Amino acid sequence: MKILSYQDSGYAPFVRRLNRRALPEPGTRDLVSTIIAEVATKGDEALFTLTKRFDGAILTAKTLFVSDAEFAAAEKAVTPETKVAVARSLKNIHSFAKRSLRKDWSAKNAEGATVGERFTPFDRVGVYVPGGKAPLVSTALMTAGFAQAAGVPEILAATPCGPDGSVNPALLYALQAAGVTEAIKVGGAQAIAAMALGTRTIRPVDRVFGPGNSFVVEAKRQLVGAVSIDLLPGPSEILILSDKTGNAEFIAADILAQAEHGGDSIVGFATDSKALLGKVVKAIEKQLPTLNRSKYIREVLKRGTFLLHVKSFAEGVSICNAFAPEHLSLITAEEDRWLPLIRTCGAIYLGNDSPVAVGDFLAGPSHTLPTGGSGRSFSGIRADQFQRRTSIVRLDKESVRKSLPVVEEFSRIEGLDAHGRSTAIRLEK
Ligand SMILES: NC(=O)c1ccc[n+]([C@@H]2O[C@H](COP(=O)([O-])OP(=O)(O)OC[C@H]3O[C@@H](n4cnc5c(N)ncnc54)[C@H](O)[C@@H]3O)[C@@H](O)[C@H]2O)c1
Ligand SMILES: [Zn+2]
Repeated sequence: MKILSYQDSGYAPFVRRLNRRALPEPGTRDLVSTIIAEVATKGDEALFTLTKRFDGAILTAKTLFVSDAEFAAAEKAVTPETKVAVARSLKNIHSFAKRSLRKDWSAKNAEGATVGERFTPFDRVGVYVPGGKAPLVSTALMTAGFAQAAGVPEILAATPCGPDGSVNPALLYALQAAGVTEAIKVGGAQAIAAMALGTRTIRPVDRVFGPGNSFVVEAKRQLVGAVSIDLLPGPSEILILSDKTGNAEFIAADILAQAEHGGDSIVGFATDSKALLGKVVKAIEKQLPTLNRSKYIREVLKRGTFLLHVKSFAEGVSICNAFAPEHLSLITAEEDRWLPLIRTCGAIYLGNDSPVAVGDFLAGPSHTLPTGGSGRSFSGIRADQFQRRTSIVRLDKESVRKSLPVVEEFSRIEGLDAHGRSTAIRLEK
């Protein structure tokens, strides 16, 4: 863990580096563009070769898609408790999603023309569900569950298989529960390319959703144009910003829970209370040995964790806005004062009693959130991202007459006289 106080000499340069821009590593960028080119030219064959190389599994045309029999077996294999957990999470996701779905509307403009918007679900979307380090059952719900709420008729899922070619049954069950209509057992950049470009056996989708490791995120970035995407949700992050009212045991537990994601996860803690910082360090040391994934956790604590003693809470807020964390946990006695000043986070968890884990699994908003600083320009998955928007315009003689002078003026400025004519002709006898 990197522990720094505002009085230390390394503090200022460290804090400056927290003001990030989400840009790919050149090595990742080049590897991903090679992978995309392979899938574009060799299709299914490329998927088989890359899956063998990166996941150690042998796939064939027969085993590329999850079969009906595999889905049925998964449904039998999962426990009633798993089914209840999936159902309870989906219930919250659907009611949250319904509130952000866009509804058709129409109104009159200043000239009396009818203008409006129409929203229809995408015909076919792709959702990526990571599976490298853990079977992210909740991510199946936090992506496909929103597509389901929006009424998307075709949902193609992609998730990596294990070396034996199998996918975790609870994950398969969740995919089904969230309305997935087809699933391929492919992970990484190659899965994104397959969904975006299509192959002989895989029909391409209109938009690609879902989180993943740096290869997955970079593939989404490179394939914009062939498809649209939701956001760039990469390795998970948290920043905990607390004044002296923070509970050290709870904060330590959230730090460890975040570190448990492993890999390139980032954990930050900033406080203006030196006493709290000390207590949190002690609590981490006390809690860590009791956890199962301590190997992953130690890695993240060593490489991706920083604990800051900031000069003031205001400085903590400005660090937070610059860092744009995926998750912010905000603990302060003056919430009304500070909350409105925080603008760039994917999701904000308020107070001592709001564990991020509840948001990960069932609170309702999607846990698929922007990372790596991309929260400045992207927000998390929402149901309305699964809707295509079309605008509608209808005029009558009266609104044509009122619009004509403005059309004629623009036609003159832009040198497009046929435009003016096409409008004036409506008023001729
Ligand atoms: N931001 C969010 O909302 C959010 C939500 C859930 C998960 N996540 C993140 O998703 C990530 C999941 O990562 P993961 O690795 O466990 O699963 P993953 O499914 O994203 O990646 C595994 C795949 O990557 C490919 N791969 C592995 N090593 C490679 C290499 N050296 N070169 C090219 N391709 C390679 C393999 O094909 C493999 O199937 C985690 O970082 C997690 O934090 C983020
Ligand atoms: Zn988490």
